[in-house]
Amino acid sequence: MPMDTETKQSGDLIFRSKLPDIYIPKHLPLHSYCFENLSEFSSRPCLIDGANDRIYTYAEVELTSRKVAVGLNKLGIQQKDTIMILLPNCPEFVFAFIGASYRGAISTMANPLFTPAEVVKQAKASSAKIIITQACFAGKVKDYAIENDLKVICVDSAPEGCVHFSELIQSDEHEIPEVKIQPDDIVALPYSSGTTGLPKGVMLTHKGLVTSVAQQVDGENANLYMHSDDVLMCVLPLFHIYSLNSVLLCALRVGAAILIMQKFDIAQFLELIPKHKVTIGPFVPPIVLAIAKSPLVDNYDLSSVRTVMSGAAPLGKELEDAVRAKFPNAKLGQGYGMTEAGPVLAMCLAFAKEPFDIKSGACGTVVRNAEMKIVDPDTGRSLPRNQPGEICIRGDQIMKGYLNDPEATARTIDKEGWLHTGDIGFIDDDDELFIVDRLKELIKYKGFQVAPAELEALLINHPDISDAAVVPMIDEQAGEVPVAFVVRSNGSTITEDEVKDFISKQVIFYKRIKRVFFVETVPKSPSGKILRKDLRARLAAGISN
Ligand SMILES: CC(C)(COP(=O)(O)OP(=O)(O)OC[C@H]1O[C@@H](n2cnc3c(N)ncnc32)[C@H](O)[C@@H]1OP(=O)(O)O)[C@@H](O)C(=O)NCCC(=O)NCCSC(=O)/C=C/c1ccc(O)cc1
Repeated sequence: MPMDTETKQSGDLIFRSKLPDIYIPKHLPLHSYCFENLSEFSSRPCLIDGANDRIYTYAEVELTSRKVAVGLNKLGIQQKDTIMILLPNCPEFVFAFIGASYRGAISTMANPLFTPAEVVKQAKASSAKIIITQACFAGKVKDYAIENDLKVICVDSAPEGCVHFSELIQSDEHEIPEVKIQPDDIVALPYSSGTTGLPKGVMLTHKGLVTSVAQQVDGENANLYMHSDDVLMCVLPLFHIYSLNSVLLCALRVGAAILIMQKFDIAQFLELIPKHKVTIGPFVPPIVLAIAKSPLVDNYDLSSVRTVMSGAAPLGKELEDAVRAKFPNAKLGQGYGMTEAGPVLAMCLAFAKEPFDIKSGACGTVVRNAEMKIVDPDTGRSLPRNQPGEICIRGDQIMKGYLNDPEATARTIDKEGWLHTGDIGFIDDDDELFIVDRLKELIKYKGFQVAPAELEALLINHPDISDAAVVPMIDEQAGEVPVAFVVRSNGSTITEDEVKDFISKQVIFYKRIKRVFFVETVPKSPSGKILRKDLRARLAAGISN
């Protein structure tokens, strides 16, 4: 007997999963929850380093993480302090993150390819007390660390002034400080610009992440079924919440092996799949595109893969069909996440232990133990099935709020606890969610966030620029790329290349401006808000000026 997935509550139409609610041990700290069933798989592989085939068992990962907790304590890290993890995917990322959780500390993660200014901004905003990185990135934070008396820990070697990661794990795990962790304590602090403005620290709690992982992999009929014989491809960066949650934490919970790739390289990627018999591939559309297009694919046996999941950006139907043909035994589907939502809002039900039929193009069905509604962005009224509106989610998995920013928090989570995503979508007659548009200003380059406000602030810093607006332009490879509409200052003859260079020097590669269109004015509403829709429409019409 199918569940009633639609209810009316104080006038709101609320949608729920087709899967029944489950018990979620929300009282447990994240590490205790992840390792709750450790004894069942302690000698099984937990991390496989794709670069050198080194395997770390579950027992080793758990022990090393506890040692890291002691090491962090010795370096002066107290409960509720923040550490910054500035690392590509590697085993030490996992030890640091789980170790910090054991210590009752918070991890803020950043892309190691950030420019020094971008790293320092996040380190400062999050009040990070130490930075864990690789020797080649230590220079980015050297001055900041000296000025603020921070320790920099390097996982590979220790340049002058840095501590080697091996020092952290030399400690006796029995010296682990006792901490009382509350469910509402923060454990992860990724940065996201949300629906508007600059990047902000997203406070994800122990309870939130436990809930999110449970919503995916717990229960008799798990929504994203995985088990200890599975091998997950971990190629997406762990410094973003998609990989951190849906790959690392979900795998740890069920005892699956995590195959770590530091960087996406199609040849190496195709080699690793049959070598380690990868069964689950959590990807993003650019990876799906690379698989669909690579002539190398036919040389490899990809039959071990049973689940191919795409998320973080929309996956076109043609691409979905093209890649389906490459994985003879895989179910293909999408998940829908947003950092602030903890992150997973909807997950493909074809991935359930007892799978449901799904339609291509859908990005899943709302996760269990959560509520979803679709609201008219103008009136705020909730909408019935098949009518597009803003997707809102409520449940224990969503963020606690933005760090030190109650206004931005109140703009995103309303008084009734609904998180407003800024995405426009509808729920069909089979409870499947389809995303059709975006209200928020965010640009997504290969699933990486680009905040227009950040680039606009940099642009108007240039003396030859009096105003600027940045919007997404559709791009086959990247999905979207940032482009700028720029108003020159009086008498200025600044060129497109000069504007692009000015920005390139200050930002990571994916925030680089791909085109510049010079305009007389930036269209704005009476209140001064940039009319981004107008600019996007101009681009769509192929009109540059
Ligand atoms: C693997 C991708 C898809 C492709 O990588 P790529 O082929 O290297 O292309 P890139 O454009 O990213 O990088 C290219 C540039 O970066 C350089 N690079 C690159 N990694 C390196 C390196 N490790 N060293 C050194 N140089 C490098 C690279 O050399 C190159 O430099 P250049 O030639 O100068 O442009 C990469 O773009 C990528 O990881 N994207 C995904 C980002 C991501 O995880 N986003 C999630 C955000 S959170 C979210 O939305 C949540 C959703 C969600 C959904 C569902 C759920 O269940 C849960 C959550």
